[in-house]
Amino acid sequence: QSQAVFSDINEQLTLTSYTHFTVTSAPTLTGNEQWVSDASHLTRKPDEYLHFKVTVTSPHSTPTPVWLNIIFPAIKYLYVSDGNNQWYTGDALAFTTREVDVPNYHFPTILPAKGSVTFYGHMQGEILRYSFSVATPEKMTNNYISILQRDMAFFGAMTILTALCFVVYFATRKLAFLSFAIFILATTFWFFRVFGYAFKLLWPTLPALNDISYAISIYAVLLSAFWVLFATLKRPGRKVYGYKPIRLFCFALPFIGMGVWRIAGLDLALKLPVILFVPFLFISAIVIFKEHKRGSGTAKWLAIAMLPVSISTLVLVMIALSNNLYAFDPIAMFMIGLLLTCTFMIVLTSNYLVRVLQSERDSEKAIAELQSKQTAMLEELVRERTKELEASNKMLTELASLDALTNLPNRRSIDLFVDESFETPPSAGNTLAIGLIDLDHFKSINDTFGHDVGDIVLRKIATILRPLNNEDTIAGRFGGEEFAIIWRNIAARDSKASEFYQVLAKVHHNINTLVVDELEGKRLGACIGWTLCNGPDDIVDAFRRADKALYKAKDKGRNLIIHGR
Ligand SMILES: Nc1nc2c(ncn2[C@@H]2O[C@H](COP(=O)(O)OP(=O)(O)OP(=O)(O)O)[C@@H](O)[C@H]2O)c(=O)[nH]1
Repeated sequence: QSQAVFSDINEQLTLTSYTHFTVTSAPTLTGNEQWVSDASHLTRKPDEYLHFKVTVTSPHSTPTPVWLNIIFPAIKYLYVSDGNNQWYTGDALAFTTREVDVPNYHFPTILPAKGSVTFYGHMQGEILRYSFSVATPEKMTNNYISILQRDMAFFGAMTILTALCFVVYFATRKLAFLSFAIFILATTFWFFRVFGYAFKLLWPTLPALNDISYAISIYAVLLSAFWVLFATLKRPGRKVYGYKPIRLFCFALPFIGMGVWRIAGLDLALKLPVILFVPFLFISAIVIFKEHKRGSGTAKWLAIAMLPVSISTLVLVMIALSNNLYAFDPIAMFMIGLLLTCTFMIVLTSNYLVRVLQSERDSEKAIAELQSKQTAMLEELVRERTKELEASNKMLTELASLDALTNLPNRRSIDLFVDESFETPPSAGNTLAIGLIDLDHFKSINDTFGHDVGDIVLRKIATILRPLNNEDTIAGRFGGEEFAIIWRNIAARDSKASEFYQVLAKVHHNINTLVVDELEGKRLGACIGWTLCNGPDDIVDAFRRADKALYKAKDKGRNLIIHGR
């Protein structure tokens, strides 16, 4: 293979295809090793050493400062040399003792003018996925600025999602939203090792703080992921499938972690939740499937929400297990998966909220409808009752205003009629005509034919008088065998007086000619006294005049009409 030539200083030159590898059981080389250019064909146990060497040539006429970059997922020990300097680093070294301490390793050197540098070294670890490149420090710094910006965006998005979940939790008090918030928060803290870096800055001599905070966040991720699963699928009055054993496992997990730490070391204890994340996805799939079969409405939503993080986790595992998936940036993959999952959780949340709000609104509407129905019913009832009351009032008024025997207006009605006639100031000349009728010898009818026949006679008289009643005329029973006919709104003129007299004469004639079978041919006579009233002040006097005229008629031999003047 041709040598790696670092010609473009603005590019990051990938060295993987120019690098040669060999595996040994000791860190030192004997010189008899077989070097190969594709490390994926080498079989290596985790405690064996992977040696590498690569030569980079500079075509430039001045010396070029560069970094050799080695990207790793889990390198336990790493030794690098450029011939002049040598560096020891790796995960197994406490970060305070690492000679190069950045997440991705960089080894600074200077390519001589038109010359070359050979990098060599070895590494040891469980999973080795590595890529070698050279670039100027400026180029690498710019790369890191881009990564930092991406991370900041991711961090911001996760923070907003966390806050949103907290807000929704406080608004609805549904534990599912609190579980989302805790899951997103734990994931963010784990992903960015927020506490770890803070502790490293604040207490550089206490590296254990970094491990503890990392341990808490990674265990919180797995535990809160289980919590999300069960809180989301929880339905009132029934247990989610697998709830009891999984809850037991969740309680036991921190203790299992501590046990692993004591027995197998911190490394495995910190990796345990990450390793368990794949079984978690399978368990979740089973639980969601079972709950969906049991009729859970949220199961399919949760499945959709979990899909991105599941896919990205699986891809991450594949990347970790294989050295060939260079096309994928594992961190970006995971970020996208996590973001999509958290976003779907919010969609799930909104969907849920909308349904809650809708059902609340529906029940409010139903209540309002019921209320308005009840109000309508009440109103109808009130209307009916009012009608009945009005009818009975009318009946009562009629009863109060009619004479029970003859059904003619009674004395009270006559008095009211007279009073009303003068309530509104009458126009000049308007007045009343009053006629009083008294049957002759009525006592003797009672005495001769009986009280019942007397009643019949009174009712017969009523048939003569009743048709006279109208807006301006009242013809009623004044008392006993006495009746009254009163006109109102008449002009006190002779023509009216004679008209009134004509009416009285007609009534008188009708009484005289009235046939009552029970009287056995006996004819009825009546005295009528009448007068015109001269306005409101004259009422009492006018009645007295009519009465006087009536008695005058009695005196003069009865069955007469006399005008009282
Ligand atoms: N059947 C009946 N009789 C009544 C009623 N109201 C009053 N009377 C009677 O009417 C009679 C009136 O008698 P009086 O006042 O002496 O009058 P009269 O017999 O017609 O004599 P004059 O008027 O002088 O002709 C009394 O006997 C009463 O009992 C009634 O509602 N029904």
